[in-house]
Amino acid sequence: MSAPALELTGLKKSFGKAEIIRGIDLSIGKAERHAIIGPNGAGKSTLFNLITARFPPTAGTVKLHGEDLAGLEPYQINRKGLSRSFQITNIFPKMSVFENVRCALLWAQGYKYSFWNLVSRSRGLNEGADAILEQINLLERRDVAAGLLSYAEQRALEIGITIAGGADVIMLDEPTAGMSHSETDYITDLILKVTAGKTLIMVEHDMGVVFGLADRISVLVYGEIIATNTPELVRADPKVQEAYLGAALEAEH
Ligand SMILES: Nc1ncnc2c1ncn2[C@@H]1O[C@H](COP(=O)(O)OP(=O)(O)OP(=O)(O)O)[C@@H](O)[C@H]1O
Repeated sequence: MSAPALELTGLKKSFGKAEIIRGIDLSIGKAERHAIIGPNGAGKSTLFNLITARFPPTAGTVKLHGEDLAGLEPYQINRKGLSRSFQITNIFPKMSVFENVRCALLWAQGYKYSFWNLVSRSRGLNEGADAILEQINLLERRDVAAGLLSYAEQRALEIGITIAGGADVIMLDEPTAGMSHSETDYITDLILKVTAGKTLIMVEHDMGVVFGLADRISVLVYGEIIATNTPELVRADPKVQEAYLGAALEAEH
């Protein structure tokens, strides 16, 4: 049997005396869509930062396709096929939409920015950028400065940048934060489309999005996973209801 896409074992993180991630074991299969939910301050962003090596763990291991990532830099992990977005939109606002995606492609291929002029003529790269713009429905906006896009379009561009390198494990941190209902539906459909056949790991507060997208959900409370299961079973779990979901679902109505 092949290794899971991502496997966390005994993962812990302390900041000073505060233990924020308190021993996480989690296995996420290839092409699974997995949502991580939980109250504010539960440690979801910290967990993302541990997986992508922005923070070193205090204990435990992170394996990508069976390979231990200990000691690797974030960019090295990125080149092994794990790519993440951030809560805050992370685009270059003065560059065009097209240049933002092309830049992400360049980065994924390991070029230096000083090679810019040389590679600007590279047809493959330009075609690759256009193909991504088409996937994220921004082809018609390709020459607009990214900072002039609407908020939802900027988040779509962020998703395009995240998938540009061809990673097969995609991590999205609150992709629908701050969106209206219609924008949320739009981005949810987009995520479904661009992550087809890939592994998706997503932190999200909108329960409509979580229950619409996820194959499985993990509930993180005070640095521990209290349940990992299908949406139906997580929803019905009294522990989850008590610790989080009751309040979260109520907040939506
Ligand atoms: N670099 C850091 N140094 C010290 N404490 C930190 C650091 N990063 C996070 N924390 C603490 O870790 C806890 C978990 O924060 P984290 O941002 O991971 O939670 P979260 O579940 O993502 O919350 P939210 O849903 O509000 O984004 C918080 O108490 C936070 O103050």
